[in-house]
Amino acid sequence: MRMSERPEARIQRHLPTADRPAASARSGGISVTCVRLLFIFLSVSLSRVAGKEQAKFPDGDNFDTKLSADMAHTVFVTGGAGYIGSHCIVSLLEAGYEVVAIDNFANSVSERGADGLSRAPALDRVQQITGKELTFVQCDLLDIDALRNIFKLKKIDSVIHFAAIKAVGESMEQPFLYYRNNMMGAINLLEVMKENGCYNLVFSSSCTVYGSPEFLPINEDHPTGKVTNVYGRTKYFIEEMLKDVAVAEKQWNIIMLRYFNPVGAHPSGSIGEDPTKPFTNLMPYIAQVAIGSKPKLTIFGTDYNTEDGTGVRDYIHIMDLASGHVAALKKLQEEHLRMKIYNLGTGEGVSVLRLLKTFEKVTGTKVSYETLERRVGDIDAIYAKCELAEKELGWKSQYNLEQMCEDFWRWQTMNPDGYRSNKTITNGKINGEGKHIATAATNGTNGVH
Ligand SMILES: CC(=O)N[C@H]1[C@@H](OP(=O)(O)OP(=O)(O)OC[C@H]2O[C@@H](n3ccc(=O)[nH]c3=O)[C@H](O)[C@@H]2O)O[C@H](CO)[C@H](O)[C@@H]1O
Repeated sequence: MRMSERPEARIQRHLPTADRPAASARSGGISVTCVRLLFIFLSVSLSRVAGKEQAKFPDGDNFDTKLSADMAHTVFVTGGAGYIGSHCIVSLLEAGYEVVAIDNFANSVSERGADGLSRAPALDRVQQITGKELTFVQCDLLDIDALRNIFKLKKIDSVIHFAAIKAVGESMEQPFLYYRNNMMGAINLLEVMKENGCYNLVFSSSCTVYGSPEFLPINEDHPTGKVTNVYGRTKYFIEEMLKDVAVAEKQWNIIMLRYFNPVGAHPSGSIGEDPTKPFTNLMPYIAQVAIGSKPKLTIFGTDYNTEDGTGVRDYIHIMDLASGHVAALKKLQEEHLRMKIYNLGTGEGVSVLRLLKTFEKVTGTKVSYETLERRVGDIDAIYAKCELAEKELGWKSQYNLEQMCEDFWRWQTMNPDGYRSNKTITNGKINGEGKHIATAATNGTNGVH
């Protein structure tokens, strides 16, 4: 869907395949959409009946943020059909949260359901993994009225904001598109949250805001702003805006998470990264070479000031990133922070060559490569200091580099065409060990609308 198209403000309830009522697009002359809206109204009324606990501002005022254990907590996830969003929703559902997700499919795969509505195959698979339901709405954050409608229909307790366009090269060619989409999207979201008295926000930021590191490992106090690309500047500007908002209005309760380099996939192999635009990130590129879709990898730069001359990054498993969001949400429920920032990484720097060799070893593949000069804008090395997240969120990364490669490869081999493949996948063999992974087939028409 194009960014400018008006989204269908129709709510799609995704159900796990096993529970899916067959061909029930209409019942008794009332469309399922209407039934669903009724359901949502009812659940809104019901959830408002339950009581809240009072949390306190640092200055002693009371403020309702903490929810009692028996009360469902609904999280609104923007960009929910994307790579990070979909994995995060798995962790949210598993942690017992209710999820309302939106996406405009600017950088995620959609498909047409049997009833003609667009749906997100990634989220169908999320429900298969978790056995839990979520609500999905195709919606663009630039359409503030559509956004308002969703908040009217469903009481939202917290928001995780992933939705953004993020191709670095494209952002340099079309800065206005990036500023309008990422900045305006965030502003609309904040406005609608405020109108509805929802002030809990987890914002998806990036280590890109640090620019070229002045020291390593990089902690949250490192200066920000010397960003070399437009995409990164949109993250930086939104961070600055959120800081200002949190200073001016004490109701806000915001955590910004600065991710390092997310890789890997859910261990089931049924969800993973499926970019709809040409990509340049290292791990997907290595996997494409390994599977034979690309002839060879180009290693950009072998003269960096690093252990083997190639660039060093902090790769973090996507499921660790997902659990970091759950930890952040729990923190917002327990405490009124106004605004806090945490790095999410492993703390370990890994060179391009080391990642390549580990990938080959784990997957039993050969990845051909050539070396070229440095890529413009790249830095020697960046890796995180994550002690703050460990101390204050109780979060620490769990997956190692081998697992990141193994899980990415499983997703890649089970889904050679990503979500666009309608095939039933039966073989998730890893490293020639005869280890078969549970199947995660989709038939392209999962769920009801
Ligand atoms: C400047 C830039 O683009 N930054 C984005 C990019 O960070 P990075 O540039 O850190 O991620 P990346 O995966 O593009 O590159 C990682 C490392 O691999 C090297 N490399 C990469 C691709 C390739 O074909 N050959 C090769 O040698 C690259 O020079 C770097 O040393 O991606 C991140 C998400 O993961 C964030 O979105 C960053 O904002």
